[in-house]
Amino acid sequence: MSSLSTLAEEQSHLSVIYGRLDELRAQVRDRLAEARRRGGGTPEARSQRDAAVHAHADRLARYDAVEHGLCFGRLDMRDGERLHIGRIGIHDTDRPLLLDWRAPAARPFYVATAVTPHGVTLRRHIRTRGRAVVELDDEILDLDAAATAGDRTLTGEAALLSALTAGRTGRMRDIVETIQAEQDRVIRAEPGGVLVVQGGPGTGKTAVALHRAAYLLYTYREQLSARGVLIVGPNATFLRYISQVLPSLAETGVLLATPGDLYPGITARRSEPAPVAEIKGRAVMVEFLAAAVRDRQRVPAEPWEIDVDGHPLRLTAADCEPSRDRARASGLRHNAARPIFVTGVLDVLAAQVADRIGADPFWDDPLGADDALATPNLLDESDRADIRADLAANPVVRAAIDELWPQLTPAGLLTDLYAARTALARAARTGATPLLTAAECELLHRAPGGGWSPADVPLLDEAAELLGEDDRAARAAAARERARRLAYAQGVLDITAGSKSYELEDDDEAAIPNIADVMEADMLAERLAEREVRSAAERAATDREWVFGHVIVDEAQELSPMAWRLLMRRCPSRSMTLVGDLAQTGALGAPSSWSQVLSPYVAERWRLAELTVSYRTPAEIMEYTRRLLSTADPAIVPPQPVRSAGVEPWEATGALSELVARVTYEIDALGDGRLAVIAPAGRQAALAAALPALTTGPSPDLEDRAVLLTVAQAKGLEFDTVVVVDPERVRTGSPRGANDLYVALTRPTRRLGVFTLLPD
Ligand SMILES: Nc1ncnc2c1ncn2[C@@H]1O[C@H](COP(=O)(O)OP(=O)(O)OP(=O)(O)O)[C@@H](O)[C@H]1O
Repeated sequence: MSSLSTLAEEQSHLSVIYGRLDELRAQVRDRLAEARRRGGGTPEARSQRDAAVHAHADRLARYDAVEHGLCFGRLDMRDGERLHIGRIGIHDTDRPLLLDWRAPAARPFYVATAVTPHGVTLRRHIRTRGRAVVELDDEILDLDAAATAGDRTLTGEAALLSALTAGRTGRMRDIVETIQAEQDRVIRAEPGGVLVVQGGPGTGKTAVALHRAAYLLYTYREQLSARGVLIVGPNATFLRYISQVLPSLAETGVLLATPGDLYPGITARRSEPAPVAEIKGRAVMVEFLAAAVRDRQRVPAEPWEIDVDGHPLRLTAADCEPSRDRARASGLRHNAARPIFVTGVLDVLAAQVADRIGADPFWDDPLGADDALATPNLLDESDRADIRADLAANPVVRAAIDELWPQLTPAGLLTDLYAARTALARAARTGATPLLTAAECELLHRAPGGGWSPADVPLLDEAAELLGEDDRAARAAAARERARRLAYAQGVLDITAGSKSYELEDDDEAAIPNIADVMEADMLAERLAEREVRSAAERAATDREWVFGHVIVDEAQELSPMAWRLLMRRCPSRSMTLVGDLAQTGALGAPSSWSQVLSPYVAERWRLAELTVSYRTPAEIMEYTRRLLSTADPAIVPPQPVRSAGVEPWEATGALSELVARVTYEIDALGDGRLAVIAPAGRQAALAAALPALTTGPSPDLEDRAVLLTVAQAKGLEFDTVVVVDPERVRTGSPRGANDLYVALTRPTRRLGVFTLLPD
């Protein structure tokens, strides 16, 4: 219980902080209004104004986002200093009022213990409601405390337990007030290289991944804001579930995407059977697609006769092969190499035309008049060029060339390939051993149309790499834009050089070098580009070749080898954080080790961090899960629970009507919380019909009180109460069914029911 005077003291400091926040907000609001009023004028002025409006609006949104829980902690240091910790840093004119939780000085708040106090004598958790302090929770970190308490593993235990036992809302919350030491180490790890975070269900992997994004953006803002941070999650429902966390930490410049979103212009929502997705995800698809592209670089199997303006021209394999070899040997991608092939074929055809129309029948002086030209053909080089140009424009010739070496788009290539059994079979038979069996090719076969599946996306991306996009228009536009920026930057430098030092009055400013002294025009142009109105995340979402500053992958165990190739292309620096749990994957063909995933890209140069404590699942449910799965898969070792809920899981077997009654009871007992029924795909329709209170569908709204999900949909989510239907069917339903059951059983934060349906 906090004394009234202590509460009052904290309240008065908190009021000062909020007062300052209000001032800052008012200042930004004024600047925003002023920027909006500014006239457009030249394109430069307009773009400057838009950038200013964007920057001010963004800052205002950040201030609004931190209104709740602005300040949540205090550290008293041995040297007498007192630091308040909060969501952002706030300064008064002469002193810091609030320290950003990501600042190095705030770190002891998360890692100090009685044995290793990091100079801290008191750590205080401050609970607020609105702008009022409602409770304080103090930990004294001195040697006496160390002697009596030992080195406790949990920091801020009361605040932590209160966060963990609060009802769920269908949206993930940030954990900034109660980050634990093992989590803090991951959040603040260096950004370079690949960091793998392995941990069982509920160990906070997702929370840590999101807080790490916020930490990296804060600490390395210069490097990261221009290139952006990408966070990849398994599906749209999951992204919605986590979507509030970064905004609540005042970070907005992050692109959240599923693997199916990573090919701009395509929304991959087509569903397809797991075995089909598994084939598409195999590494062998790289060769398969390369073979499919080569298969589109043809020569006539039989000599072709092409009718050009009533005259026949012949095209044989021998005519075309040298051009094809030359085009392939150029090392250019399919579309870029096409002109080499086209030129070669046109030369062959032009020679035939020239032979016909330019041949001089008397060139060798058959009549002995000694007046022959002594050249067999009357046409010169320019005549031949005209013939080539005519042929190039001739629709019949163009159609023939298109047949042999077509200009291809990734979508066109894949559509044609899936649609033609013969093309699938030819691509599969490349090399000594077939890449796919006939049955696997049959699984890939499908008619054109119907949209793309998430597993198609890495294949489209691979195809784009093989084909080379025709990006001439985009490159020309980019060059024009750069020239514009350069001219503008030069103008800025001329003006600043002209005004050099005249306006500088106070000494501090005089010490700042003039912009023209430190920056060339092209550097400044780059800077201006970075401050484009659209954020890096927004621009990245529309650019397939965008390279991110850092990539974070959640549920990383689910990604296929082809998806990894795509992601690695988006992050050549390999500055990545991958979080996941190999024991939770239900994907066919999933990796058995992180080494297997990463060795093609970074060999053994990656770091592993492990999270060992489960914050979500109470001890009773963890113990039940351990018992149920110990024989099914002894490799599954659930993490250590941090608390018990005092409620044992229930088990029942019965008819559908009994299940309905039990689920209805659980919904009634929920209070403010959320419930999920997790059932095998084959049971979904019957359960949806029998339980209309459950929200169903491919992407159900998790803010609804009760939802019906498959295991795949439930991955990464959590609910106060979970009822798992037909556990045995889940376990035996797929080769990795034990993993699926593990996922399902570890979703609840309070109550678990396990129900086996009897046949009707
Ligand atoms: N330090 C913490 N303070 C408060 N809550 C925490 C903390 N760490 C984790 N949690 C909570 O525990 C729950 C599980 O976290 P999270 O979803 O990140 O786990 P996970 O390891 O990603 O789980 P899964 O593997 O099942 O997807 C969340 O509600 C999260 O907010």
